[in-house]
Amino acid sequence: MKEYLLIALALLGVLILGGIGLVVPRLRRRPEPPLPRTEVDTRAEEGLAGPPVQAPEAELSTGVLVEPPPVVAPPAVEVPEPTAGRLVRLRSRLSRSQTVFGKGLLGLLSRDRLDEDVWEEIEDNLITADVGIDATREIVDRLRERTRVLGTRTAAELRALLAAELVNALDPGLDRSLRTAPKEGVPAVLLVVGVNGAGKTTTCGKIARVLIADGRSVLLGAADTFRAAAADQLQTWAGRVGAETVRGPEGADPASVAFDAVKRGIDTGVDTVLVDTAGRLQNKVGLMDELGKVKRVVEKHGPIDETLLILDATTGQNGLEQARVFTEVVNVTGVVLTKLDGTAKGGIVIAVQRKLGIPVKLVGLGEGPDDLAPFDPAQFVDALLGTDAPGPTA
Ligand SMILES: Nc1nc2c(ncn2[C@@H]2O[C@H](COP(=O)(O)OP(=O)(O)OP(=O)(O)O)[C@@H](O)[C@H]2O)c(=O)[nH]1
Repeated sequence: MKEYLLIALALLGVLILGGIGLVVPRLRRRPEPPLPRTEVDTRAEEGLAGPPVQAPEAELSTGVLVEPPPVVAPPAVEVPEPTAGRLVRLRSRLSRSQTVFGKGLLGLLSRDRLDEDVWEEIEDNLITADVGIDATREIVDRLRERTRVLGTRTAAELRALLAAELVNALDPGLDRSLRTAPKEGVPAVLLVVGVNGAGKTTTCGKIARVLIADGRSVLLGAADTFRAAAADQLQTWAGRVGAETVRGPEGADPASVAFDAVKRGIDTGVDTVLVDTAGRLQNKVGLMDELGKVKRVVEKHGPIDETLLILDATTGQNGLEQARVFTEVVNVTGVVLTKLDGTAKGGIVIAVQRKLGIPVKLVGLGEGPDDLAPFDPAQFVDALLGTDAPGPTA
């Protein structure tokens, strides 16, 4: 009986050991559990997910499909084009004005006889190109005098004379730099003003790109609370270059949004805060009140460094009258002339500077994100005349 008991125990021992031997290798082969779902998503969102993982053969054979984590590309941040040389690159956009200046004026000047009729035609051309009456008279008087003194006139000489007079009318000595650098860790503040549709929001977006291309960090304030789409539009521009936007609800007080934007810019330590404003002109008193308040409230943080007036070049002399209202309300330090690609009246640049006494600092030459160029009188005139290769900057 005792022997039977011993044999039974021995058999039991053998069975237990055999069982363990069978189970352990199976446990060792068990694949690692997949990453929890959220972790996979996060890794994918961050662009960290590697190539799709091959499931172990044992699992494939059982028909269980292991889906590779979805690879979601992070939103691409665009790298804007450098600003140097933009006016030269975009010179063909002035082709409509080139017809008037390059072909028209140079053609008239190279006539065999420069009699009274020809000089009148030259005057008409300049006035049609929106140069303005006073500036036209000055340019024509000086050209008449110089061609008389010069006597012989080659095509190259005439081009040089005309170019010199146009550059001179554009006052090349004016300071056209944008004050965008932070001072003692406080961001520079730029206020963007102008009538509806002049291209304010678009230009704000383009300026942000200009600044980012030049190595600055930017925050955009959507103080055009009159039109909700304007804030969306601004946010889209900002998102493309990875800049932050501060906005309020539709109809919010523009001054408070502008104030919050500058405060946020100070807190986050950006270089420049750009504030887009609304430009309703149907009521001059209302506009004055609103813009005046934006200015006062923003200046609680410190002085505004630059106030840019956005002007649509296609509105010509009428636009100039409207623009004057803004110069009465805020201290405009620079003009951005937009849509020069859509007009033959490139002479408006001369009229704007003379009438407002404010330098044109930037020009818009298209709807593309980098179609905004720093203004340079000599390069601009070269582009207008459109024949020779552009010379060095003034
Ligand atoms: N061709 C051309 N179009 C431009 C230029 N700048 C702006 N635009 C266009 O002008 C239109 C109006 O531009 P917005 O930026 O919305 O004008 P806004 O002044 O902000 O208008 P509101 O928000 O209504 O005050 C848009 O279709 C722009 O693409 C430019 O330099 N050339």
